[in-house]
Amino acid sequence: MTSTAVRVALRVRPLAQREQLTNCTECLSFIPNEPQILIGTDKSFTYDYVFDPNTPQNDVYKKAAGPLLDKFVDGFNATILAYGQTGSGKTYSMGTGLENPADTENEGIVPRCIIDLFQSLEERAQRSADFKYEVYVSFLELYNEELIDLLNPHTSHKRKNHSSPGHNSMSHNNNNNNIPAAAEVTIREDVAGNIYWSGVKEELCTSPKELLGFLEKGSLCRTTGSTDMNSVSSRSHAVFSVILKQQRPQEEAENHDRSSSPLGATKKLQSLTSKFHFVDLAGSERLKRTNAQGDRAKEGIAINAGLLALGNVISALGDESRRTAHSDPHAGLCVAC
Ligand SMILES: Nc1ncnc2c1ncn2[C@@H]1O[C@H](COP(=O)(O)OP(=O)(O)OP(=O)(O)O)[C@@H](O)[C@H]1O
Repeated sequence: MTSTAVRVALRVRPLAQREQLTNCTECLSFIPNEPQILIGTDKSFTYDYVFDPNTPQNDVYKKAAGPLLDKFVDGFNATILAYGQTGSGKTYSMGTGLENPADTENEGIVPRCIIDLFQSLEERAQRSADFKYEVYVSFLELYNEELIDLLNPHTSHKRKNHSSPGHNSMSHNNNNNNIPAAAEVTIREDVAGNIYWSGVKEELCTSPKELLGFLEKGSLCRTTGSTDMNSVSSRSHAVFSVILKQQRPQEEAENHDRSSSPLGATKKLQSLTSKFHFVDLAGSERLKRTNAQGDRAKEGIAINAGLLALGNVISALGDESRRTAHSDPHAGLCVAC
């Protein structure tokens, strides 16, 4: 793991057609081989990675997300957050937008991670008969301060009927009157200070195809709406979580940590659970610029409140003096678009 808990990648998207037609011009310049950008001539900003508008999806994945996947398979928790203004390319970068599933060249971070995850697990299973694994998935949406389980038709149905006029019409289903009440999704803290959620469906997946199917199913249920800045704007924060339960020989775990193994050691098995959270945040927005009114404006206020709280958490994680309270092995990356 690198020495910092949070790393930041900046990705700049190409100008959209609408921006080109209104004569918008690039105001950023890039310094070759340096993770730096310049605004105008005098203001420079440095990040852990910078990706210019010509950077292909695969490069973003390999450089920014690939190392986290390796850590995840080693048993560490990892999170990737996509943060940025509405319309800046968060959903595109994460690959949760289902633009064209056949267009593999343009697929984003999540589908690429899923494919490489299973490949890496298969390789480990072939190397050692003692290596066993199970992969689970959950998909949550935080919409207007309410948690919705996107893989549970009961909770997503309840929300659809009560509070989401901007809901993606593709997922609309009018014929669910007999669906029984579902468990509420809640976030709790245990006595040890660990945060966990309850009432969330975790589905077992045995192949990338199955896992991608859940990504597609949940993405179809996500709340989207049209604003002046993005015709298909995500109006919620979405958390796609992959949970890896593995049993592996202790020696292998020690080899990873210390690159050495005592000769003749008896094989002990170690059980580990790690989680990889992929978070596609709703866009930070100025209500004036998105021209949001009514429900869109209410959503915008909830979105900004959530992002403000998240900003406080990230500053706490980045502050060495406050980080000691968080002892979980955790690697994080924030892709700011
Ligand atoms: N790097 C890129 N290359 C090409 N097209 C891009 C890129 N990034 C984004 N786009 C396009 O820009 C548009 C807006 O992107 P996207 O929907 O991902 O934004 P967003 O940040 O998720 O917005 P919101 O917060 O409103 O949901 C989409 O049509 C997307 O295909």
